[in-house]
Amino acid sequence: MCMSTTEQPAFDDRYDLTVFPAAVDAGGHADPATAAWIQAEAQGFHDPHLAPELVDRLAGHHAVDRKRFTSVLQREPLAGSLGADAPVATFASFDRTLQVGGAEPLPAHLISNVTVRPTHRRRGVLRAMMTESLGWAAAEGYAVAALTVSEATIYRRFGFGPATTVHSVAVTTDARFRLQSAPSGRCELIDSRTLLELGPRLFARFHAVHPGSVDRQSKHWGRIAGTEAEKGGDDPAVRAAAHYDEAGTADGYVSYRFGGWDSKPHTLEVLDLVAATPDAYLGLWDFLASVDLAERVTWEAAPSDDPLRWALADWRVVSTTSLDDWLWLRVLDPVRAFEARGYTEGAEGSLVFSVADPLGFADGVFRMRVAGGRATVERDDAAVAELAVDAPTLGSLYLGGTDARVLAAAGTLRELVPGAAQKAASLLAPVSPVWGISHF
Ligand SMILES: CC(=O)SCCNC(=O)CCNC(=O)[C@H](O)C(C)(C)COP(=O)(O)OP(=O)(O)OC[C@H]1O[C@@H](n2cnc3c(N)ncnc32)[C@H](O)[C@@H]1OP(=O)(O)O
Repeated sequence: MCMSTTEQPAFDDRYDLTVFPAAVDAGGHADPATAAWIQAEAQGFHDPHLAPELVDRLAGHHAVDRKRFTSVLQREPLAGSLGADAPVATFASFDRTLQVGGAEPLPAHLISNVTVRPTHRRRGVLRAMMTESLGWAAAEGYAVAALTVSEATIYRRFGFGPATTVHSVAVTTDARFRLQSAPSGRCELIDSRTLLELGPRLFARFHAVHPGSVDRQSKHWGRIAGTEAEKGGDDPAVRAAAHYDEAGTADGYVSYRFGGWDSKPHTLEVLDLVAATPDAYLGLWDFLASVDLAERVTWEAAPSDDPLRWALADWRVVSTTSLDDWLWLRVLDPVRAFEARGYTEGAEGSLVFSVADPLGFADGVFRMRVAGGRATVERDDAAVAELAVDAPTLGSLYLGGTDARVLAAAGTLRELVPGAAQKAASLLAPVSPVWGISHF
């Protein structure tokens, strides 16, 4: 009979926690530790056993992304069970930039691929990997860590709060779909494979102007170009179109596939839609709506405050199927994080806020002075705070995508001086709407 998880020993010296770079050899083959990590991660997310060629391909992407892998290994596995070289847990982190509306995007410590084998869960394995990773990131000078989550109940305890949201939408594209005015430029079909080169270029333009955007992983481009499906091989169903501005320069693209003749109504599923300009965004929607033999378009990463609704003659053709948390942020260094972000030109004033952080990274009282689109921040534990938050709430507040007054109403932001939430909302207003479209 299996032991129940509560009878199992806690994370201790029965395990080794090892950290290593994802690596492939000169022939493009995953090194043994990387290959074992990839198979364990696949198991954690209920993927089938992966063929060696797919393991090598994934390893190549992880290596390009310079991922820092964590494996937790059992020192003495039971005879006949998976061996000592098969990780009981996986964890990855890597460096990407987060757009914060400041002079430069902010380097962020991204965390992904977290799995713990069911027979070793709830013994502190995730906690051990997470505290090691956050400690390493703080020591390396990262001001923020970020992740996207499988479940919304796990990461608050580690100081992460939801900071951006997206809408899953289903848009009716029959005769009711009509823009009030035509966007400039035009759309053309493109060979989806051109997105391997065009995609990163256009995404860089999107990334430059959207607070909340995170730079993408290497494997993303093959997926949306149809050259590398999730389970390996081509994805011949992928189609693509680009939007061109008046001068004939591509400034947006959409990658999509037909949902099949059994989809009712017949549906186009957007895999990725990246627009560098508002005209490109509306133009791509106009294109999607013009595709014959499909009466609906679905997309899982639409902005919560979607210009499409306002552009349409009939607002109701856009139906939100869910509002989803997307990017979760963890502030590791409030001084650097809040000095790095941008502030609206009109925002001016000071705010003293206190942060409670059981892990210690963001704990303290901070005085922020905002003027001319920038902030100076200092830690001053003797100062009298006007409002108090915990670390996850600070993560939710950081980009300005969550209104401080809403968090006050939720009880997670405590006003210590009346009006402090209103002041925070004004000072932290984002320079443009907060929206990211990268999942990792
Ligand atoms: C960023 C990403 O990669 S998101 C993907 C996350 N991975 C998955 O969902 C794959 C399936 N699940 C798993 O692999 C594991 O159950 C994990 C990774 C979620 C948890 O790993 P564990 O080693 O069991 O977590 P650990 O024992 O360290 O628990 C740490 C804390 O989180 C809590 N916790 C763990 N899992 C969950 C959960 N699913 N929901 C709520 N709380 C959880 C524990 O109760 C514990 O709380 P406490 O320390 O405050 O008392």
